[in-house]
Amino acid sequence: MASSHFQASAPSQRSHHDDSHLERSEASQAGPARLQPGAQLTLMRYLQDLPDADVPPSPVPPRYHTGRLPNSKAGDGKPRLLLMGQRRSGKSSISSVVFHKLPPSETLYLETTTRIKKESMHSFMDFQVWDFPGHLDYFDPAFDVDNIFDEIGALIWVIDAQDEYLEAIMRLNTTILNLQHSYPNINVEVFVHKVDGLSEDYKSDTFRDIIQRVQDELSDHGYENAPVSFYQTSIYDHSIFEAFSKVIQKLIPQLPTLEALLNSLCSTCHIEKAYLFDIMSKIYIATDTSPTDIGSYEVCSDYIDVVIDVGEIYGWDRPGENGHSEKVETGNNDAESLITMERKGNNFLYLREINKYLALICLMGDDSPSEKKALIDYNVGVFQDALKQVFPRTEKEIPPLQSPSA
Ligand SMILES: Nc1nc2c(ncn2[C@@H]2O[C@H](COP(=O)(O)OP(=O)(O)OP(=O)(O)O)[C@@H](O)[C@H]2O)c(=O)[nH]1
Repeated sequence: MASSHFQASAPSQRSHHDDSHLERSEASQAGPARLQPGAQLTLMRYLQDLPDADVPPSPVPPRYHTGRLPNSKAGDGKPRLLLMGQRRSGKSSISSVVFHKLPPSETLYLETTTRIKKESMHSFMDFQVWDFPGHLDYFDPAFDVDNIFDEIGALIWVIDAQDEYLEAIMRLNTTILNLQHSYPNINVEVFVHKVDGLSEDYKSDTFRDIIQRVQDELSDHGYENAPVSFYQTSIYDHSIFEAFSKVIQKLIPQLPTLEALLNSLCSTCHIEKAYLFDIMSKIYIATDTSPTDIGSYEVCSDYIDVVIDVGEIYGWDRPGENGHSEKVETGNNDAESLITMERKGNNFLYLREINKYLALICLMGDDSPSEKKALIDYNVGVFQDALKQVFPRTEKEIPPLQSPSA
């Protein structure tokens, strides 16, 4: 498995779980009155403030999943993913490959980032990615620290595993310790990056060593339960997308609901594994709770590429009802559905476009979906309806199109 996830310790799971309940109940008290008609809400803000999605009990313990942005000020602004780390560790490459579909080999020609690069991403949820120059000292008094760390969704710290990493760890620890004072709930996601060039043994030794060093330093300072997760990543395989998926999932309040819906779909239709993908970024926003392996993610992710390619040739922009929003998703109304089945390796695949942004991909194992197509179609339709209740958007709440700002 190219990407793995590590949690600092069990007690922290508990405390964050409690937090999530607390935050959810705050959200439900807020009620729909917060959503003014016609207000320009982004889907993400809608997700954060949504009061009425049911949260069924889940057998899977939450992994630092707070369901709200750690520093959210009631959703005024898009969540930020901050990409930080040493020079040449691969921050701009990650952002370009995941969000701009740059072929990995072309990252060789990327220039060093000299100033903070801010980009807005518009997809099933809206968020910003801030790419920081490697040399920047964020805690220099000249910087407005609050402006940087307010409302962040996650701090992604990139460490080049092929390079000397002690200084990177030192800076990471300093950053975490500095943040613990003012922003103790920030999710820190450590990408042990460029693992493609390492042998299996060296890769796992390096990974373990980095985790150990960070943990030791934090516990020396009395922070046993800091919300820090670790992933092994590379832009040359699917691991970077998988890691981003897990980072993003922590920011989706309805994750337990989505997982429960996918679980029920899987058991009804004998589906081996189901993923709900954000089509453009190839990030999966939810999957059922059966064990995930990178292989099944890879197959589904490759299939998304096929859909994007075909969509570019034969796709069409769904017209908005107001006539001027060619590219605006018209709520969760019935989307153009694309149903395809294919035998790839030993698995049958079933794909259905749920709306403009999301696609459901199921690995059917050896069961051919064509034999029970009607059953699957029906149940996926039920799933699609349920999703409308989870994300009940209306036309009025759709934000206007904005061009990415640099
Ligand atoms: N082998 C390998 N090389 C990578 C990977 N990701 C990035 N690189 C290479 O690392 C080099 C530096 O990448 P950048 O994205 O420019 O690094 P950066 O962190 O943005 O650097 P600064 O802008 O100076 O802060 C480039 O030559 C990339 O091709 C990876 O996963 N594997």
